[in-house]
Amino acid sequence: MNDVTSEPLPILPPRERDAHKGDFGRLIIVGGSRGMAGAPAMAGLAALRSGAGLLSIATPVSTQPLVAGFSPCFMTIPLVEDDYGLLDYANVVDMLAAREHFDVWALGPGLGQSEGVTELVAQLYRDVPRPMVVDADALNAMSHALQRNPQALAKPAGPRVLTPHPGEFARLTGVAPGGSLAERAQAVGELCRRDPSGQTVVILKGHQSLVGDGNRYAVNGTGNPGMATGGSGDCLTGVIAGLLGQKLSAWDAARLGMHLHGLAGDLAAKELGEVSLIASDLVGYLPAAFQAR
Ligand SMILES: NC(=O)C1=CN([C@@H]2O[C@H](COP(=O)(O)OP(=O)(O)OC[C@H]3O[C@@H](n4cnc5c(N)ncnc54)[C@H](O)[C@@H]3O)[C@@H](O)[C@H]2O)[C@@H](O)CC1
Ligand SMILES: Nc1ncnc2c1ncn2[C@@H]1O[C@H](COP(=O)(O)OP(=O)(O)O)[C@@H](O)[C@H]1O
Ligand SMILES: [Mg+2]
Repeated sequence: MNDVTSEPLPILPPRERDAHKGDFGRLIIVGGSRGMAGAPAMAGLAALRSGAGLLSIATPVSTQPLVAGFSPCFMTIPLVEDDYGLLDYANVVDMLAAREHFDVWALGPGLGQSEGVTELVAQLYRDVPRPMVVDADALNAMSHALQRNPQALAKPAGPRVLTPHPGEFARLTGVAPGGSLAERAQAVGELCRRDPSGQTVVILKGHQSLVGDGNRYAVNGTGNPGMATGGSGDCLTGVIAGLLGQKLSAWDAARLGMHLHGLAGDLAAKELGEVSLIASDLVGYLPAAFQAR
C-alpha cells in the first residue's frame, strides 16, 4: 500500500503580504464537557499552530471558562447543557444557524455521549455545507445515529473527514481492532462508501494509521508509540481542521495532517529522548514539524 507521501503532499502556498486572518479559515470546534475541557483545547491549539486564521470553541456553559483559560486566542461559544453538563437539544437550532458562518467545523473532542449530543451531531453532520472533521464522541454519536437511521452517513452537505481510532471504528462498523493492512483498508473503504456522494474520507488511527476515500488508500509512515497518550488524537483533529481552513481538500488535509502530526511526535520523542510523551509536548512540536525539511 502507498505511503501518504507517495502522491506528492500539498505545499501550503506562501502568505501574501496583505494576508489577513480571514484568509486562513474561521474554524469552530464543538467539544468539551465536564471533566473533559482539555480535549477541545488541545484540538484548538493544534488548529492554531497548523495555521488557522480564527478559532471558536463551542462548549457547554460550565466548561466554557475552563476551555477559554487554555489560550487567549480561543473564542468560546456557550452551549446549553443538561444537569450532567452534556449538550441539550436546545443547541441544535442555534448551531445550525451558524452553519454558513464558519469555514471549517470539527466535532467531538471531549463532547461526551447523550441524546442531546447524538441529535446535535447527526444534524450538523447532515446539514453543514462546509468541510468537517468528525472525531471522538461525535463518531460515537454517529454510531448511535446509524442505529436509528442507516443512512445517517449518506450524502452530507459538505466534505467529511472521520478520524476513528480502532475502538471508535469498531463501534461505527462492527469491525474489531486488528487485522492486516489490507483488511483494514477494505473496511475503511466500505465506511467511506456509506456516503455515495464520495465526500467522505476516513483515517483509521493507531500504529500504521491509514487513510482512504473509497477509491484510494495510503498508510502513514511517521509517528511512534510515544503518541499513545490521551490527547494525541484531539491534536490530529486540530491539525486537519487547520489545513482544511487553508483550503486543502479533505484527502490532502488528511494525508498532510497525518504526516505532520506523526512528524511532530517523532521530533518530540527525539528531543525528549524517550518514546513516551504527553500530548502537550506533541502540540509544542507542531510548528517545527511544519518547517520544510
Ligand atoms: N484531556 C481530555 O479532555 C481528553 C479527553 N478525551 C476524550 O475522551 C473521550 C473518549 O475517548 P477515548 O478514546 O479516551 O475513549 P474510548 O472509550 O472512545 O476509546 C478507548 C478504547 O478504544 C479502544 N482502542 C483505542 N485505540 C485502540 C487501538 N489502537 N487498538 C485497539 N483498541 C483501541 C480500546 O478499547 C480503548 O479502551 C473522547 O471524547 C476524547 O476526545 C481523550 O481524548 C483523552 C484526553
Ligand atoms: N503506537 C503508535 N504509533 C503511532 N501513532 C500512534 C500510536 N498510538 C497512537 N498513535 C497516534 O496517536 C493518536 C491517538 O488518537 P486517539 O486514540 O483518538 O487519542 P485521544 O482521543 O486520547 O486524543 C492517533 O493519531 C494515533 O495514530
Ligand atoms: Mg480520540
